[in-house]
Amino acid sequence: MSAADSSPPLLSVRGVETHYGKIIALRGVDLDVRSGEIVTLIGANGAGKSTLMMTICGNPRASAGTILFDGIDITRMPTHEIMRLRIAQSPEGRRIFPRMTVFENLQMGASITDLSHFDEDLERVYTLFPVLKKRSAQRGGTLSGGEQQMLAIARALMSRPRLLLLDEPSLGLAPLIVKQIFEVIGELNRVEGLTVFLVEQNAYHALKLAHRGYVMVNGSITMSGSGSELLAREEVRSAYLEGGRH
Ligand SMILES: Nc1ncnc2c1ncn2[C@@H]1O[C@H](COP(=O)(O)OP(=O)(O)OP(=O)(O)O)[C@@H](O)[C@H]1O
Repeated sequence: MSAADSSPPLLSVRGVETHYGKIIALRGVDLDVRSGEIVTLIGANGAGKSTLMMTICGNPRASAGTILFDGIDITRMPTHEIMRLRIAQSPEGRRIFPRMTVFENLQMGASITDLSHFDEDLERVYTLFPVLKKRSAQRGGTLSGGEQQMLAIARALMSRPRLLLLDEPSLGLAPLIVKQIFEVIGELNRVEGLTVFLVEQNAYHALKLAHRGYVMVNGSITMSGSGSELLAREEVRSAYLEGGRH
């Protein structure tokens, strides 16, 4: 057991339920992310992965349970206050601003209250994703899918997050681009100790990258373990690693 295992979790989700009207999307979810970890949540389409990520960000709100971030109860906090705690989200479908340039998109990600390290942070994301520097004056909407994903992650990084939430960064991208993006996430974690919560349908890459993983089925966590343990489990292999996905 490493030192990180005994420290209190940075993010602690306990008994969380979320509803969309009468539909119950999350059913008593328990999950932890410790500082310095990459934790992944895998599951099929519609399992509730995005709902959990959005519930952490306060929209939709949990109808039961508790979410603590660094010991602070954020369960009923408005989203903008949660973001102020430096939780940054790169949502599913990227959602960059298509009419703004790459540079303007990155500006939108930076803290509006403290611009003292803007230049340094910009240089950092341009070093991580050199293609964004090349395209800095280009409109976001004209970028390729992979470049838009890089921009979405880079924009989230501009706020110097203590926790980075990534929703399906591999969605619709060519395997080579997925590999490149996952390498950058791994490097950010190794070199800077960035804490990452990664939601993915691409279970192979996610479990390879993550220290720990959780499996979600129909709004409930059904399995958890280290990335390598889950990758080795027959139930995971047969349900989520069907031929060709990796
Ligand atoms: N805005 C909404 N209104 C009503 N039901 C919703 C809404 N968003 C999601 N759901 C339902 O909640 C359940 C969980 O959806 P969610 O998008 O969280 O799953 P997911 O695991 O992220 O799937 P995907 O990988 O397809 O995004 C599904 O049954 C979905 O139909």
